[in-house]
Amino acid sequence: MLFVHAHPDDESITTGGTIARYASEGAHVAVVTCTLGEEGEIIPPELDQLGSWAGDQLGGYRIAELAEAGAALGWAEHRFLGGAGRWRDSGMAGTQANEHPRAFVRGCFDEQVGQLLSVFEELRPEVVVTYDAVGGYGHPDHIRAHEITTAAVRLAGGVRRLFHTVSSAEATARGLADLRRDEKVPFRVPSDEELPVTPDADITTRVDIAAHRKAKFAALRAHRTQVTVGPDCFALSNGIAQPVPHTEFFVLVHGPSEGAETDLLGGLPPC
Ligand SMILES: CC(=O)N[C@H]1[C@@H](O[C@@H]2[C@H](O)[C@H](O)[C@@H](O)[C@H](O)[C@H]2O)O[C@H](CO)[C@@H](O)[C@@H]1O
Ligand SMILES: [Zn+2]
Repeated sequence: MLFVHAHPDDESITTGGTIARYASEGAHVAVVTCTLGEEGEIIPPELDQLGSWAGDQLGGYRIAELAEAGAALGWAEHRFLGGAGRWRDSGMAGTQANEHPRAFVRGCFDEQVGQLLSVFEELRPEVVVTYDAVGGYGHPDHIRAHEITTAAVRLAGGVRRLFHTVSSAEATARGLADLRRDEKVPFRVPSDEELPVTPDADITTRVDIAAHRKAKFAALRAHRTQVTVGPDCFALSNGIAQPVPHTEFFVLVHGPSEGAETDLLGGLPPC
């Protein structure tokens, strides 16, 4: 199984429970991260000078955060697309960082697809997971990760299923309602409409990760420059509470659907 993500933290935020579950069940799980997250904001004030506005050392620091998260989730392999530092975090849409000469979104599309195909040839994934066409919430690096992964799966031929990681509208609304009742939540709890979600009618696959939430929270804590963990929730540097459902949600976009209702590998005959 191969998870293709844009920044160090995305793998834990969107698919951390699924990675931990399949790794614990003996699947060979690998993660590709396309950038080092150099343009991220920084939560702990004592680390502020690592930022791109100062020492520009955040990318290197996030490599260590990612390694810690990987140890918590138990993946077998990790690769940076094109090698660590090849593609730079492009920053949020419309920021100056989009123009950086190494910005991921400015990179040669065919070169990036070729680099991902090299990982496919090395690891030969049966199942690939990435973002949907809007990158979950519109980040340009997420959209580019979706685009190169879609192209690579089409060209590679050997991938049996491709899924998009999504957030369930119903699970998010239930989770936010629970957080509104918890006075210990140290973050602003958003309205249901503020978080990007997918209608549950569009979701094809629901992976139970209840037994792996502890590992997911450990991985979220590892990304300390980007994530603060609260009681049964977390927040990014924007201080907006996000629930952590006991399920992670996916939309199957390539491959046989039979058996995929609760298992990314379900119903796939042995190779
Ligand atoms: C989860 C994710 O994709 N994080 C990205 C994102 O970070 C957000 C960004 O800094 C935004 O301005 C903040 O309000 C928000 O709280 C952050 O999560 O974009 C960063 C820059 O491209 C990236 O490094 C980070 O991994
Ligand atoms: Zn991201």
